[in-house]
Amino acid sequence: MSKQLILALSKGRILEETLPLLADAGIEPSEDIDKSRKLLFDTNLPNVKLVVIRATDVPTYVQLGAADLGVAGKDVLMEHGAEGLYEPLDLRIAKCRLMTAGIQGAEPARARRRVATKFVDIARRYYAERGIQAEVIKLYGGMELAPLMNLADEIVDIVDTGNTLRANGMAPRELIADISTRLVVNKAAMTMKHEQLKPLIDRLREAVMSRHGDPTVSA
Ligand SMILES: Nc1ncnc2c1ncn2[C@@H]1O[C@H](COP(=O)(O)OP(=O)(O)OP(=O)(O)O)[C@@H](O)[C@H]1O
Ligand SMILES: O=P(O)(O)OC[C@H]1O[C@H](OP(=O)(O)OP(=O)(O)O)[C@H](O)[C@@H]1O
Repeated sequence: MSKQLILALSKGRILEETLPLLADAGIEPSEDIDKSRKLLFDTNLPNVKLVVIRATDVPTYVQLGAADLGVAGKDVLMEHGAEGLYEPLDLRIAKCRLMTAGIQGAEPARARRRVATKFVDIARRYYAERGIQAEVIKLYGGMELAPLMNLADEIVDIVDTGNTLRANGMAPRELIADISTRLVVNKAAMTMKHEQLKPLIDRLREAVMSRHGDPTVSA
């Protein structure tokens, strides 16, 4: 019997963009994920099941082998760490930037900076590498409010259009990383289930290439 594969999908924004990409790759959930309260779904492929979980939980599921592969934002992967994970494919969806930002027109604090973010490890590394003293304050959302309320001098957050920053009188400062959504694979599964995983990864790679072209081939 063919070995089962579990693919962990990030709920929310990423899921909206992942489902059409999976469809392009010939992978369809057997019921409407948006209309269901279920978290585990069969697909049209008899050996592939989907789990739909919080974006921040995807690396944990894949790292510990509860899922064989997963779809997660590079921001989440950078924060979680890459131990036990291969990252074979950039799915080129949910593109955005991870940036520092502060109140429009204000200079970054010279002495110790108070930084609000949900990406605490990324922020600590970022400021430490630059020799900037930073007190990192963990928040779970609405980071743009923190400088306005005097909770922080600066934030580290996702920026796409910049509308959220502008709407709150803030401006981007430094780019930390360009972000997109990645396919990650459990390292042990890559060996133990290679025969099942390879065709699935190839299908997804072809779907990404047919949308964007192959950057290694085109000029
Ligand atoms: N404005 C944006 N534009 C494009 N991609 C984004 C944007 N905001 C977030 N992302 C990407 O989508 C991922 C998931 O974002 P989403 O807003 O759905 O979840 P979240 O609110 O961060 O997660 P949770 O609800 O689990 O806390 C992020 O990790 C990032 O990779
Ligand atoms: O530059 P923009 O296009 O305005 O996008 C950036 C916003 O998008 C994300 O928030 P999201 O909408 O996911 O809400 P959240 O704060 O609940 O994560 C992010 O945290 C920013 O607040």
